[in-house]
Amino acid sequence: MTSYVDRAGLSVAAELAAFIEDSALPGTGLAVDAFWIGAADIFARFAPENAALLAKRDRLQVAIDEWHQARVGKPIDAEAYQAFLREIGYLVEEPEPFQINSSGIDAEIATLAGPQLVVPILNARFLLNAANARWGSLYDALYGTDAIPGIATGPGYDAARGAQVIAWAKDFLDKAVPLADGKWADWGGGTPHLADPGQLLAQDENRLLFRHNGLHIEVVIDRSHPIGRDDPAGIADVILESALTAICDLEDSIAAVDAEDKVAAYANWLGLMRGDLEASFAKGGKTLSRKLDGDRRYNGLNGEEIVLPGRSLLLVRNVGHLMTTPALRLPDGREAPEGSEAPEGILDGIVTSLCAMHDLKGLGQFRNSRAGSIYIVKPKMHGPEEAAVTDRLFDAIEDLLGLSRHTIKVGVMDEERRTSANLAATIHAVRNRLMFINTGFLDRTGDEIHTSMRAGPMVRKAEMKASDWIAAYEDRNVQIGLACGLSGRAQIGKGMWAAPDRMADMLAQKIGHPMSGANTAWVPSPTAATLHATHYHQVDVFDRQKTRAAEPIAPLAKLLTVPLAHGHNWSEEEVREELANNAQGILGYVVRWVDQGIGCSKVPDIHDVGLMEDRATLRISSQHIANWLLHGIADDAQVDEAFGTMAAKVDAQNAGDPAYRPMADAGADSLAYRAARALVFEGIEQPNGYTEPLLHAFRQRLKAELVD
Ligand SMILES: CC(=O)SCCNC(=O)CCNC(=O)[C@H](O)C(C)(C)COP(=O)(O)OP(=O)(O)OC[C@H]1O[C@@H](n2cnc3c(N)ncnc32)[C@H](O)[C@@H]1OP(=O)(O)O
Ligand SMILES: O=CC(=O)O
Ligand SMILES: [Mg+2]
Repeated sequence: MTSYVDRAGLSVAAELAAFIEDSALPGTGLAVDAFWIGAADIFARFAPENAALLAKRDRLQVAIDEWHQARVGKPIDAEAYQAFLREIGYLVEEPEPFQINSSGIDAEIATLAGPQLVVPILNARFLLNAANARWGSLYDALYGTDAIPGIATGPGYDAARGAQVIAWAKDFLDKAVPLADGKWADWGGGTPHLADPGQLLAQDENRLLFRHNGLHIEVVIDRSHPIGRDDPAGIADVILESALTAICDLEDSIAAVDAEDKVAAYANWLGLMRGDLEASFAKGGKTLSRKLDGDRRYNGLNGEEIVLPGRSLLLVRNVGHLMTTPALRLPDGREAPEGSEAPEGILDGIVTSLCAMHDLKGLGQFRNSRAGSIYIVKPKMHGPEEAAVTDRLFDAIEDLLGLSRHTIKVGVMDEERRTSANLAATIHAVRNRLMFINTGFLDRTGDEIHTSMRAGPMVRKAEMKASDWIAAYEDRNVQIGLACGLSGRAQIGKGMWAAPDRMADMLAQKIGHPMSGANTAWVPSPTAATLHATHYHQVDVFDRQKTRAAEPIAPLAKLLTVPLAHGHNWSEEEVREELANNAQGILGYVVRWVDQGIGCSKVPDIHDVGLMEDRATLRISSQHIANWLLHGIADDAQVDEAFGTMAAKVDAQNAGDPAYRPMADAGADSLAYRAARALVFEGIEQPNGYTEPLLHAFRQRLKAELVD
């Protein structure tokens, strides 16, 4: 049972109060009492506003449901549909042309182009790895993945694989930092004569440092190293500047359902902001420990020392407006009875900003933001009104913490349909603090299904990516972002590569992101970051942005096209396969979430491809089955059969995990299995198709049972 303490009328979980008072506030110059009085004032002002935003989402959804229900079976009249969306306030007026006005944004976001890594904040081992993923070994990334054909065979170093890797990496150098004459493969050492001598920034007997498209490349020379020994120039590795930025995620990749979880998450963020986070873990029979890497220092050719950041610039993703948390309960209010849980997004905003003050004040060993900003990624906002509330909330947090206006920057996830459809107005609402827009296409796909749930059956999940709406969504995000002046000031970002083991496919496909004019795109791991970094050497993003800025903006009508499966006649086998694939993903993810509190997992699909699953991918799979159930493509029995068969399969996949609780024979005794079913069978009633209300409820029950 959580015990609560009173702070300025708020009931604060004792462990949260202790964290704030003993760890987060000391050093910031803020007094405990003043902090709680200010925080209570923020909750009093913003909790009702937050509730009103959610009520509006529900009203709009009811209206949209009724509109479609009144026209079941008829083609959607695009003009009438758009007029209706305007009438109900789903579509709002476009602002007059404008340019964003954010300032004090670090170069990694404003003027450089490179990968963005996302990492679950509750996993300190991964978190530190992500922060250190600013630099990554290209040799390692190529050797240990399918990036180039073949695989390494062991034990020990596979020289044939190594030769492939070295050839690939030197070919990469030929393109990124070409020699004036000849190829890197033939280079025998000394000072390289580059086609562009200005690319060489530093050289000593162990390292060469180059810069290309703003990104650094370090060539490691070590003739005593097993690889360098056999290399004509002694090259032992090629280190790429990789994850320029990393998002520490409090949202869809974690399971944080109570004060204990929230405090663990906040403590990890504070540890990063103070630079003293450490993790110990067992790997390969040894206990390893990990901490943050220092900066990298080189003796520049011009005689000056070059100091390059050793760590990714860290951003933090708060939760959105939907969820509440039992970590803090509110006093009696007009909309909410006494003891109501506080809106979690407000708590995240206050606490993550407070923790970041340790960085702003230079209290730790490292600097995160050299420009003196706090970077909060705000997910799942629905349109300009919701963004405007976030903007005012951040004003209020700045006032509480004594920060100058717009110290807190916001990254807007363009991942709900109402945001995409009103993107310019949404950007306008946060124009003074915007640091990115990003196409979170996974949530966006879930919202696409849920919003038009009643319009008819949707295309199969794999076909979504080829739909008109998604092409318009990706195009408009870049085009509108450029029209609003983001180039050189803020990021235009693209979505996650959700197949962490498919690096060859990623190398082939994800170059499309910089080509589209996006100056960053999400990757799931440090290895993927290093490989994706090579794309930013192949494409000059800022040049691409100039081209794309001249394009007309893709039409709103195309964005609003609903991905209905017109004239579908799927065979029984196709329906079975679709259900099985979705059910496998749902169960494989939910069982670890509910039973073990793991919020992001690699789960095999029915073709045995390991896919990154998080709450957004769960939203798609659960809403997709719910849609097919609603429209009679499948019935309850077929869905239950898919769940039953797949539970056995997921049990087998997890047989090696001692903490795993099998589902197939447990049936209703497995809370995870029940959660998975509920996500589908109660999917239509879930607000905007979100998965967190049910996930939280089931995880809380499981935690309560563990205590009993
Ligand atoms: C729609 C959205 O919102 S997307 C955003 C949310 N998604 C994410 O944040 C994805 C983050 N990625 C992950 O959590 C993981 O990569 C997973 C779950 C997909 C796969 O995890 P695993 O199966 O454990 O990965 P795998 O075994 O291949 O690799 C583990 C190693 O890679 C590292 N690693 C993997 N992912 C990350 C990451 N995101 N950040 C830092 N390090 C990572 C681990 O530290 C570990 O190395 P170590 O042993 O030296 O510590
Ligand atoms: O948050 C990212 C997404 O795709 O959803
Ligand atoms: Mg998302």
